[in-house]
Amino acid sequence: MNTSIHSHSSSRRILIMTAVEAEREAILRGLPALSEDRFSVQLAGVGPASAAARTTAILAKESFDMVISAGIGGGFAGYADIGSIVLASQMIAADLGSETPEHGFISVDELGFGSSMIQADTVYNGSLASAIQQIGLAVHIGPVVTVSTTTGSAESTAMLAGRIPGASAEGMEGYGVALAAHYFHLPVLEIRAISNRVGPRDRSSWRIPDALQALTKASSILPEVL
Ligand SMILES: O=C(O)c1cccc(C(=O)CC[C@H]2O[C@@H](n3cnc4c(=O)[nH]cnc43)[C@H](O)[C@@H]2O)c1
Repeated sequence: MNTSIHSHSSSRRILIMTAVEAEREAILRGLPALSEDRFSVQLAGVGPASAAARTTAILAKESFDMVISAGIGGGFAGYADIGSIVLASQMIAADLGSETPEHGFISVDELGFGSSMIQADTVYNGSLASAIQQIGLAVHIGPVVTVSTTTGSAESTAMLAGRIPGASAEGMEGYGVALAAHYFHLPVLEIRAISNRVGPRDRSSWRIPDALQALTKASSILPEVL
């Protein structure tokens, strides 16, 4: 893919939201010094509600051209290995709906209460994926689910993967950040560096330093692509 379709001397201002400080620092380590005035990296807090509220508060005060939700995340088997990068094709609020005894989970879309899905910007996703691949990181574009409770059993993992074909990664902020961007009519992306496998919870198997390192590396190419 041709990354030169986007100017390398862009003046686009980009807001990057991370859940926690370690993720924020990983991104700041990767961003070249000269890009400081174009990129603002701020804390969203953990979970979609905090992410939506804090992103909205920032966008109401300051003008940006694009919003990115970024951080570590869980990877679905067969789609995203630990240390790789997932770019969201869609940010999906996977637990926004109703559980029913007859039909299991019913999304807000099926209930007629709006949409649980926000599209990421496809053009920038393509350019970013090419650039990330070129610096030696494995990268995959696919649906990223946002949950308020991390998935922690084989049963719920299988259920989620069944409900959302191609689900590639899981995080807790993407949909919240995306919803805020959507209300401000701004393009949005989600970048997840994979720290763990989505499945039965085993915190000792999380490879947070590897994921943060991948996040730093991926951040280094953001200014030239965006
Ligand atoms: O303990 C640390 O050093 C540390 C450093 C950086 C980040 C963390 C977090 O715990 C970040 C929480 C953040 O991570 C996302 N996440 C990661 N894996 C999953 C998952 O399997 N399912 C859902 N979310 C996941 C999530 O966005 C959290 O907000 C710790």
